Amino acid sequence: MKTFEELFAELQHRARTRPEGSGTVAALDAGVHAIGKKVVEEAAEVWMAAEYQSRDEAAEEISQLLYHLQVLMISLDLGLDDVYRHL
Ligand SMILES: N=c1c2ncn([C@@H]3O[C@H](COP(=O)(O)OP(=O)(O)OP(=O)(O)O)[C@@H](O)[C@H]3O)c2ncn1[C@@H]1O[C@H](COP(=O)(O)O)[C@@H](O)[C@H]1O
Repeated sequence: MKTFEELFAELQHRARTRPEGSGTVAALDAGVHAIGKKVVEEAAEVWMAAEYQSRDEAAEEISQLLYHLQVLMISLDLGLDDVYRHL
């Protein structure tokens, strides 16, 4: 189990070191358009899970949406504080 901040730090490290086989590196290489499509797809899956599936399935879809949002942030060179200051 990891926190939002720990996952973000891990993804930033992946982006810097570009390990072989990393899905994050592949997503970053695919670019903002492809990452944005994943964000929308995962958001729709969150909505469907929230309406029609279990709480646990909804939680899993939410975790995937958070992951793809973090990948998008990294692709835009946004840090956590850039987002947190709007909360
Ligand atoms: N938390 C996640 C995470 N959540 C979601 N995903 C990706 O998002 C996809 C969402 O799953 P879906 O069920 O929607 O699958 P899908 O539509 O069949 O997915 P694809 O066809 O797009 O692969 C997964 O297949 C993963 O590619 C994640 N990929 C990685 N992480 C974590 O990110 C870190 C770095 O991962 P790597 O860069 O792959 O090493 C590790 O700690 C991972 O656990």
